[in-house]
Amino acid sequence: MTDTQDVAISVRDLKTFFYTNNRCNRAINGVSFDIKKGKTLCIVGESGCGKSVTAATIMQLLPRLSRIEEGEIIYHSEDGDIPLHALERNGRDMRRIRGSEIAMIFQDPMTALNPVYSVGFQIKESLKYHTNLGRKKAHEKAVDLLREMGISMPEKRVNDFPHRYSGGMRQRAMIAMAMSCSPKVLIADEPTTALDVTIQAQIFELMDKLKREHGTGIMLITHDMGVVAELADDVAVMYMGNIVEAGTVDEVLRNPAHPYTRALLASVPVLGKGKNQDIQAIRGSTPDPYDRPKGCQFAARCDFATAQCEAMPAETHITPTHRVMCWRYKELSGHAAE
Ligand SMILES: Nc1ncnc2c1ncn2[C@@H]1O[C@H](COP(=O)(O)OP(=O)(O)OP(=O)(O)O)[C@@H](O)[C@H]1O
Repeated sequence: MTDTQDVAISVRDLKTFFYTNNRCNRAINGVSFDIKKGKTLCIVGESGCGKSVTAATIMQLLPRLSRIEEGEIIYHSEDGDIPLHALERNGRDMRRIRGSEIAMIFQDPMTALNPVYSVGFQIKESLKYHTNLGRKKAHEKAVDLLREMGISMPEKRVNDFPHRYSGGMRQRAMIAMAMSCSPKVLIADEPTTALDVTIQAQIFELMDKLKREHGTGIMLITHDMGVVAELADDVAVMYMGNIVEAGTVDEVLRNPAHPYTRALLASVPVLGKGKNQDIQAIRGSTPDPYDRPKGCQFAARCDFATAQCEAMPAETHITPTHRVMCWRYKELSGHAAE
């Protein structure tokens, strides 16, 4: 994998399970990846594959009835490595890191914005908590942040309550709040799904700017391969709690090795691939997470499954950066393993 000095967060063999009615859902079943400084890692996959739980695990925002079962999440901070998996969910260390070092934005901005306080008040509170700026400086910084996020008349808008903002503006305000303490890592969970295409493009442009100008490491969760093509440096494809394929965006989009990645790519139009694309839905549906098949989780939906797929495929490196979990990837895609 990458040299740790380029890595903001490294996740290794992470397992997060849910327990309900004495049954266990292995929601994250042993995943490893790096969020690199100044790069965007896109986590992609269908609904229920574990994208949000991965984000919640890193942020220690897991719901009740779930817990980190195994593995490591190491935050490579300026002051040394911090094992996030070992911190108390709501302990002082985790609360300090959350927001000031690692920030998160959500699909619904109202998850992060409080309707009873002005947007400016909330940004200033975050600044007061995480920095030692005085009141006047915090106010100026809040206005600057809103301006940087493309909100017009920020001197006036800073005093407005969230309900006075449009959907796109709320999303920007949430990013402004997330960025208020110059976090080293931004975790974005489908931040533009509810927005129209123009606003979506503007938000992505903002995120790209953060990456370029502030060196922020971004983990962007999406189910949209078009977004991946546009924004990702690296891609991890998830299916039923595993990363079934990962690599640079070129490796994964140009040379997909896993039948699931290929099916995902065939199921959506991809930017830059022209108008006459053959769009095909992925057949079947994901298995019951509480009653999983043995072996490859995708086998029942895969056109290429054989008896061998009844055993869990090992992870194979095709290149130092491109890896896949499929018994048949070589014969299917003409890839040669290292
Ligand atoms: N609060 C919860 N209680 C019980 N199970 C949950 C909870 N949240 C997630 N899960 C389970 O964890 C697994 C992973 O879900 P997760 O929300 O991470 O998927 P996702 O890829 O983010 O999907 P989506 O795109 O729909 O948000 C699923 O099997 C889901 O049912």
